[in-house]
Amino acid sequence: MPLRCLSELARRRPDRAVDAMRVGLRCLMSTCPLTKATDDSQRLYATSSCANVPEVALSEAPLSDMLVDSFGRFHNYLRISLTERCNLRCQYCMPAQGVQLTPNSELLSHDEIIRVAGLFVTSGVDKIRLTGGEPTIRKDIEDICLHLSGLKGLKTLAMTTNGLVLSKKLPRLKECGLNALNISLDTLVPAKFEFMTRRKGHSRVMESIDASIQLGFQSVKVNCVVMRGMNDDEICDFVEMTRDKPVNVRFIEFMPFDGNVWNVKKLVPYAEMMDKVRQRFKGVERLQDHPSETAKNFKIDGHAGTISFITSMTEHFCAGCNRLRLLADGNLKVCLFGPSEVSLREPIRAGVDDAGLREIISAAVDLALPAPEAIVPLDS
Ligand SMILES: Nc1nc2c(ncn2[C@@H]2O[C@H](COP(=O)(O)OP(=O)(O)OP(=O)(O)O)[C@@H](O)[C@H]2O)c(=O)[nH]1
Ligand SMILES: C[S@@+](CC[C@H](N)C(=O)[O-])C[C@H]1O[C@@H](n2cnc3c(N)ncnc32)[C@H](O)[C@@H]1O
Ligand code: SF4
Ligand code: SF4
Repeated sequence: MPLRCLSELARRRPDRAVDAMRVGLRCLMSTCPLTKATDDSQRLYATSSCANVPEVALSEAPLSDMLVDSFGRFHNYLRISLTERCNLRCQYCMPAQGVQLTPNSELLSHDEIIRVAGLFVTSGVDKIRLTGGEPTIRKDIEDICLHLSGLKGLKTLAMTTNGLVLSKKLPRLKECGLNALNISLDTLVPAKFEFMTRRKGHSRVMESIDASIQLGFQSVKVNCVVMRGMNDDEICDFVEMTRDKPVNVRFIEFMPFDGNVWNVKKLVPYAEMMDKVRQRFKGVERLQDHPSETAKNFKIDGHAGTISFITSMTEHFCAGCNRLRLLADGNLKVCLFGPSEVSLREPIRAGVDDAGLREIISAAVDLALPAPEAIVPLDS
């Protein structure tokens, strides 16, 4: 039985239950004797087998145990990095010279990606996000979408892209089954775009956003990483963009991956961003979030679009985490901030069958940690 209940976890793995509570995982049920219900975003699902709850409506039961970690979190969202390469050099993500690239022979091939993705989908993954590096620079991107969207059980095939070379590809990508787009754009000022990304192309990204809306993609989101002294003066301009455009603008707390103090000072906390928005706009109302969602969502009176905040740094959402990531070199990384990576490429090339590969994946998922302690605290 997949574990999704804290009481059950405490019975079977008391060590993991203590860890779970330490990082704020709570039971969905206020009647749970182990935890007191607190913040919505920090709750584990109770299971129908929980002795303390006679009837619990489970949203979706996992198909197998393979993707349930030892905290009871079911991972149904796979992020696939299609390449380490990128046509921009965003200052917060890459050095000017780019990153050190894995040799081509050590990258997963098209067929290997489709095989691994298929295995995840038959185990309950119903959402795949293509990311990178920059996924649109892969020559076979349309073909990859076509094969992935054909996997039975997959509901969402999404892509996170910088939008630079997206607009011309959009009609074909839509035909190939891509249905959701997150387009990254950190500034509405062309000169600042060039400074932040070390490349030209602001108008091309804007075109891609408009073309995505016109083509009627199921979901179009704009990802804006907010950095102090860089673009925090543009928050209200981005909100203004949602007045007429039916997009979801998401303000992302900057994550200082290298843990450097200068970088931490660039972080603009969610509470501060929200204050700016509320001072300028009336009728800002919180929308209901899904427990595994990374974003806190809001609508604004009279606006066609919505706004959200991704609070990875100040209010982590590890309790509801449903994500796994397959890196371009075939490593499975269970937590964005965690150190653990397990190679799937090596066993695949050694000829492992699907049952063997499932076991390797299951063992890797079991190692998952809710990892907020790895996140640099605000006052460091
Ligand atoms: N802590 C944490 N943050 C994440 C994770 N995945 C994405 N993020 C944050 O979310 C931001 C946007 O990432 P996207 O690639 O658009 O993915 P997403 O937020 O999962 O997108 P949706 O599926 O539309 O909700 C990133 O810049 C990160 O700040 C994760 O697994 N852990
Ligand atoms: C790594 S990029 C890959 C996909 C694509 N190249 C793009 O930029 O959309 C995925 C998302 O992570 C965000 N990101 C990158 N570095 C980040 C950081 N240090 N803190 C917060 N978000 C970051 C980007 O802005 C983008 O929205
Ligand atoms: S476009 Fe994406 S992958 Fe490329 S440098 Fe910017 S954030 Fe990183
Ligand atoms: S930090 Fe790790 S556990 Fe937390 S939401 Fe991100 S990937 Fe999930």
